Amino acid sequence: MKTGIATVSISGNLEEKIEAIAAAGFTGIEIFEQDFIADIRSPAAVGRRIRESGLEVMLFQPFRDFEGLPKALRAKAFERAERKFDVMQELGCELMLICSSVHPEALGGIDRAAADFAALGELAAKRGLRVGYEALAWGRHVNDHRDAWEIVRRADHPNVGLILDSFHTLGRGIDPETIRRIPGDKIFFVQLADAPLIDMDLLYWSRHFRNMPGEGDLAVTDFMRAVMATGYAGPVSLEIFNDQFRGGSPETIARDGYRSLISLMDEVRRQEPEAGVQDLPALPAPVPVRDTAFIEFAAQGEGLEKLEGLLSSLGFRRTGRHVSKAVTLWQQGDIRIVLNAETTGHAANAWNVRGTTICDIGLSVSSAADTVTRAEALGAKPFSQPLGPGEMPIPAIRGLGGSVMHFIDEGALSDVWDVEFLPEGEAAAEAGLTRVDHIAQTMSYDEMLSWSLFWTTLFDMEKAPMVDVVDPDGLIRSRAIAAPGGEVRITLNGAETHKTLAGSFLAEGLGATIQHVALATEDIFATAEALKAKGFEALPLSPNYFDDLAARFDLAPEMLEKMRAASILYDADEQGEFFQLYSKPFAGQMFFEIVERRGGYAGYGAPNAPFRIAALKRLQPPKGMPAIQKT
Ligand SMILES: O=C(O)c1ccc(O)c(O)c1
Ligand SMILES: [Mg+2]
Repeated sequence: MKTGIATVSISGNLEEKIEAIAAAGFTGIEIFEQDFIADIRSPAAVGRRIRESGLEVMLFQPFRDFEGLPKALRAKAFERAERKFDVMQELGCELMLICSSVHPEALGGIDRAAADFAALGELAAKRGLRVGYEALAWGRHVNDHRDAWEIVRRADHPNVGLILDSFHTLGRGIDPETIRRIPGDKIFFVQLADAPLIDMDLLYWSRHFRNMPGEGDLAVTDFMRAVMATGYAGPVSLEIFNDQFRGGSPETIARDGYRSLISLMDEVRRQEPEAGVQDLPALPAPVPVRDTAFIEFAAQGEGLEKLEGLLSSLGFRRTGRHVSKAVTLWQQGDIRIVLNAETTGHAANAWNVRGTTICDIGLSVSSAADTVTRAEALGAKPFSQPLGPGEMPIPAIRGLGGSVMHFIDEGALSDVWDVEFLPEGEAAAEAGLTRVDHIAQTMSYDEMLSWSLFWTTLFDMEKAPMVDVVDPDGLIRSRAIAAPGGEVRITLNGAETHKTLAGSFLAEGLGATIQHVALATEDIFATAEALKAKGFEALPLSPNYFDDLAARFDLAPEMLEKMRAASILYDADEQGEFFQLYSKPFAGQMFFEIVERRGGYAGYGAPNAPFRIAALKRLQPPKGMPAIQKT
C-alpha cells in the first residue's frame, strides 16, 4: 500500500515539507501547485529532490476550471493544461488532479464534460500522463462523486479516471457505499481527510477545518472500506487543509498523518478483510487497557517531602523502597504512586525542566509487547534507559512531547513491585481511595488533536465530544478519551492563552503534561471525613456554588450541607451522579481530585470546572509573583 500526503497539509516551505514527509515514513507526496510555484527551483530540480528524499511524486494538483467551458475559454483551458503537462513531465509526475469547475461560465451537461475529458485524455496519453477528475463538494455543476464517475465513464479513455476525496463525499452527506459500484481500476487516486462536524459553508469548512482521519467526526473508515472493496490498489493519501496545521510543526503534523493513515488502513483491513489491503505491515489490534498501573512523580528535596506529606494526608502508605534507586512506592486500594528522586535518568531530566512533576505513567494492558509493537508501527519511539541492579525491563515508549509510558501485563513482569521494591510496613488507615479514575493532561490547544489521535490509535479507546470550560481569563477546550468500560480515562485540556490556569501551567512547564490525577472512592463522604482526620486540606469553594446547586438539583438538604461542609462538588447526567473533591494545589499548579461515580455517570464534572479553576486562582500568588518555585 502506497501512502501519501499533500504538501498543502503541513506548514513550512516546500523543502521543509519534503523533509518532514520523508522522515514520517510516507511513500510519496502530492504536489500542491502553490507550494511548487513558491519554490525557486526548477520543476526538474524539485522532482529530483523529492525522489532523493525517498519519495515518489504521486500527484500534481489542482488543475481548476477545465470542463464545460464555451468555445474560446475551452481552447484556453486546453492550452493551460498543456503547460501544466510540461511542468509535470519535468517534475516526473504522471497524474494530474482536475477538480470540478466553479467557473461562472462553465456549462453543465455530462456529455459535454465527458467529451472534454476524452479529448484531454488523448493529449495526456501522448505524453504518458493521466488525468483524474475530482468532484469538489461545491463544484458548479458537478459536486458529487457519482456524477464525476458518470463523466469519467462516458469519457471512456484509459488515461482518464476518477479521484475520490473523503471530504467531498462525506462532507456532503453522500453515502460512501455508492463507491462500491465503481470499478477499482478507474479510480486513479484517493485522498483522505476527516473534519469535525460543524454546520457551515462547505468550502469554508473544507479549506480551514479538515483534519487527519480519526481526529474528526466523519465516517472515513466506512469510506475507505468502500474504496478498497472496489479492488482499488493505488495510493492512499492525506489532503488536509487546516489553519492550525499550516502554523504547526511540520514534523509533528507529518507524524500525526502517518499514524492516522496506518491506523485507518489497519482498521479497514480488520473490518473489510475480503478487500485485501496490500503491503501494510501486520500490527496488533488497538490494545485494550485494563487499568492505570502506576503514576510516577519526579520529586526531590523539599518538593519530595511536601508531596510525601500530601500523599499521607490522602491516606497513602509508603509500602516499598526500590532495591537500588532513590525511588519509593506509595499505595492505597489499587493505586500505586511512585516517587522518583534519582538525580540521573528520565525522572531527573523531567525534574530539572519542571520541578515536581508526573514524569511517567504505567498502564495495565492486555499485552505489553503488543502495545509497543503497535506504537512503533504507528511511528512512536521505544523508550529505555540503563537498568539498575535488580531492575526489570518493563516495555515503554515515548508518548508525545518527550513523555514516557510503561506497560505492564499479566506476564512475567507483573511482579515488578515484589522484585524491585523492598517492602516497608508503615501501618496507617487508608481513606477509601480505590483506583485512578482519570488522568488530566494539560496542553496547548494546538496539541489536542495529536494527543487524541495518539490515545485512540494505540489503544482501544474512544474520544468524547469536545466541551468548553470557561476560565476567568480565557477558554479551555476539554475532551475525554476513555476505554469502553472506563478502565482508563484521560482528559485532554487545551489552553488557548497563557493567562488561563492551564495555560500558565504550560508556560511554566514546557509542553503538555499531567496537571491532575483523579482518584476514585466508593463513598466520598466517608473519604472526606477520613481525610479531614489526616489533616488533608480541601480546595475551598465559593458559598455561591452551593446555593446554585440547591437551585439546579433536587438534593436533600442534609446532603447539601455535608457537601458544603466538605467542599464537595456535584454533577449529574441521565445515568447517574458525580461527586468531586479537590486538593489544594501543590508544586505550583498540580492537584489531586477525588471522585465518586454513582450509577453510570459518564462525565468529568465539566460544569464545575469554572468554579474549581476560580477557586484555584484565588490561591495563586498575586500577579507578578512567580507561581512556581522549583522545589
Ligand atoms: O479547496 C480546493 O479548492 C481543493 C483543491 C483540490 C482538492 O483536491 C480539494 O479537495 C479541494
Ligand atoms: Mg481533494
